[in-house]
Amino acid sequence: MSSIDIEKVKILVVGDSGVGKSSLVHLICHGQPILNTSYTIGASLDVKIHEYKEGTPAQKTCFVEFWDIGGSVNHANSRHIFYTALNGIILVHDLTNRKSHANLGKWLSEILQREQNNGSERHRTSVSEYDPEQFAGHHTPILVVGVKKDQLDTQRQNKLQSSSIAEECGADEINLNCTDAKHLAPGTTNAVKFSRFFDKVISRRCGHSAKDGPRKVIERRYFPRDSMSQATSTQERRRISTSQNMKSLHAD
Ligand SMILES: Nc1nc2c(ncn2[C@@H]2O[C@H](COP(=O)(O)OP(=O)(O)OP(=O)(O)O)[C@@H](O)[C@H]2O)c(=O)[nH]1
Ligand SMILES: [Mg+2]
Repeated sequence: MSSIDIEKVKILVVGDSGVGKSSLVHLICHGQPILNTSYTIGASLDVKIHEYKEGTPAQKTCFVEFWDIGGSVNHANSRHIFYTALNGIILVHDLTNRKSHANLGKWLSEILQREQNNGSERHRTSVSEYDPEQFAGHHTPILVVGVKKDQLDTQRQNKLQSSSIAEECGADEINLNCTDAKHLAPGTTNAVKFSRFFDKVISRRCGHSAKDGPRKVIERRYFPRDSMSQATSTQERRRISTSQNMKSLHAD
């Protein structure tokens, strides 16, 4: 079977353990809330088919890969292996947990350090506080997502302030409830914001194609003969082999 020439982009989804990253990714990719969640071991991969610039002459079908990174501190020293060749970042925090928002700076810093060290393990240092200067000149599109909005009372929902890290990075921001499909139904403000973010990620990637190398095509792994596609359940499809490599770490 020949490969099909479809653009793909890689988006990292990061944030503290339990904030709701896997719930968010499932809602984005499948349009419905996930029924059972468990701690993500290593990373999970899910894919959404996205119509880039839908309704315009530039419209084209693209694959958006979501690399959902397990937030457990047990993986802090090894998860950097997933921070390569990324095109966008979604920072996820729990609106009922301020610390999870404060920690987004550390997550961003961890990713930027890895990128700036050009993937070198040798230069990797422990995660430091996010320094806005570190982000200067960085072009990776970022989206800040606050989840568990349903757990705030109406007064707190109405008083939600802009995320400070979103302001510092010039990132868009979305607050929603991942347990309710209505929050991401087609045509809603949230759905439009996500769609614009994906368009931005794809535009940015295409704009840098000369630097990134030849245009990527979707690999065989997305087609039926591939082992991932042969997986029967949604859970199996979501889990990638990298998870297996990190099971021992999680058990520690
Ligand atoms: N009420 C409510 N619960 C949510 C929401 N989003 C996630 N949850 C719940 O939060 C818990 C943790 O969600 P996960 O998606 O597994 O969290 P995670 O960020 O992937 O966690 P790790 O894999 O450990 O990094 C689950 O019980 C979800 O059902 C939301 O918007 N509202
Ligand atoms: Mg998870």
